[in-house]
Amino acid sequence: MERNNVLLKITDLRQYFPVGKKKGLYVKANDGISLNIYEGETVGLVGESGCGKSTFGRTLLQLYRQTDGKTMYYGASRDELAPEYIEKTIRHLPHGLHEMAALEKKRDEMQKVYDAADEQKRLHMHNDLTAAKKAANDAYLNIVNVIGGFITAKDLGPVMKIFSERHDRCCDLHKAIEKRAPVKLNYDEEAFKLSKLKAGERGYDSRKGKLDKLAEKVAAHDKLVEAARAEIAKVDARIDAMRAKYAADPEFQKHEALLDNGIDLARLTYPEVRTLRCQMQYIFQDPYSSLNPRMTVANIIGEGLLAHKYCKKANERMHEEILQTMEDCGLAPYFLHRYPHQFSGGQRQRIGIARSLAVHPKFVVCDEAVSALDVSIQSQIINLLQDLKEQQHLTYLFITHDLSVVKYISDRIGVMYLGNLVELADSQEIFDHPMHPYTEALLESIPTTEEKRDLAVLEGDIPSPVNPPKGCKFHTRCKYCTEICTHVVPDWEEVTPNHFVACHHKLHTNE
Ligand SMILES: Nc1ncnc2c1ncn2[C@@H]1O[C@H](COP(=O)(O)OP(=O)(O)OP(=O)(O)O)[C@@H](O)[C@H]1O
Repeated sequence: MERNNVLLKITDLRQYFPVGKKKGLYVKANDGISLNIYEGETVGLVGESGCGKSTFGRTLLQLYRQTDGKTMYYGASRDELAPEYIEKTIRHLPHGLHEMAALEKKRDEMQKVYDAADEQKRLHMHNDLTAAKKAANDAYLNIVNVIGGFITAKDLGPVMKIFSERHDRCCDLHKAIEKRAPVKLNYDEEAFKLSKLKAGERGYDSRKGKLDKLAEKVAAHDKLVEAARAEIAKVDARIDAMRAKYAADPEFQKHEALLDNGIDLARLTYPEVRTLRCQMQYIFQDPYSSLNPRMTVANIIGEGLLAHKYCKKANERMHEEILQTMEDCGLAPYFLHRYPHQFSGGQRQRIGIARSLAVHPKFVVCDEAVSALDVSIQSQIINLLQDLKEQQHLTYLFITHDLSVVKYISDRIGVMYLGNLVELADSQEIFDHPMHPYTEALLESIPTTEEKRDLAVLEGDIPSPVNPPKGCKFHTRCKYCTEICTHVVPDWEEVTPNHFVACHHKLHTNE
């Protein structure tokens, strides 16, 4: 498939959970995952239970705040959101640069000691040096993502002034969009009521008059939104003029290339995350426990519509919206007032899907969405998800421990082991040429007969994510393990185009 627009760019994502009260002891549920997710694709994520798949999905959606790494989201406009971290970065620019310089100094000094040290000491220093490099790089990226090449400016005053001005104009745009929303909602509600009347019918003319007035109000707000956009464009033209002065400077260009208009999800405030929440939804594994038993199907689906202000109140319009979503998800209209316990597993999962999709998301994490269901129902739900994806242009992260489930739905498959991605490639490629021994073992464990085989080919238990094995984390269970695997972490390499793997003994590389 063509991969044009990145929707999520995840770099070195880490999610550590503290263990008890002991200091420095963590479950490293995600231990440095990098992955780009493209608009319109389905990425399957597989691995045994406990390897950190759900944590990854939840962290992307900011249900957990990530311990470290970067998650850039490109599905919404940063200018329209006007996040607070932009303002903070600009306002504290001198301080930020000072801090960055201190971190770079520390890194360079450490590097010098490292270069002069013997093998033993280097081994000891390795982790600290990596951490120091990372801290300096993070501080740099946080600034350069926002102001690009202007990080090289001798005089920070004009840079801070113009970028602050730009941010203020973005805040104006954000407010204009927020003010327009309830007016447009009123208009939609009124338009719905009018659509139920025929021309000439009693009340038609007065409703029509009311709708026309609301249309004028919406148009006025549209103008304000456009005016706010135009103000940003004016500041951009001035920034471009400033930029032109540096056009020939290769140093400026180097930093400018890292300017990034994506939204840095981990730096958002909670209300900002909430604003984006409707765009990123989660379908839970267990349709039995993820639905509130005291709510009817109508309440379950309607809840999101009200929370994200798609509807003003539980009225006829909302009722129709819910019915439409139910129809899209293969639920009969007479289910509307029933409770979750009155449904089968497959139907409950359809309700879960309807709840998530009612708010028109862009990105959906399907976490073991079919694992609890019978095989025949599984394929129905997978087909439904596939159809909905095509109709609504969705992007999925499809999490499962069962490779055979993701084969048909995924464009690409990522294989996870103990908090890391160990292999990533196009779906067919993973099945035809698995390069990681763990992927090979997962493939061999797919049942070929009616009788389900367990992961018998994988010897031993999964090691503890609190104290994972050194070197390649898989080496304790790998039949190809040699000396190097026990102490050197394998690099994440692109072995053939779009086929990434981290292993010292890659399989099928000569075919
Ligand atoms: N909130 C949490 N607090 C502490 N530890 C957690 C938390 N969530 C997950 N973990 C731990 O992180 C590791 C990864 O768990 P996660 O649920 O992400 O794995 P998974 O691959 O999705 O497995 P499963 O398919 O069983 O859900 C596990 O060791 C788990 O015990």
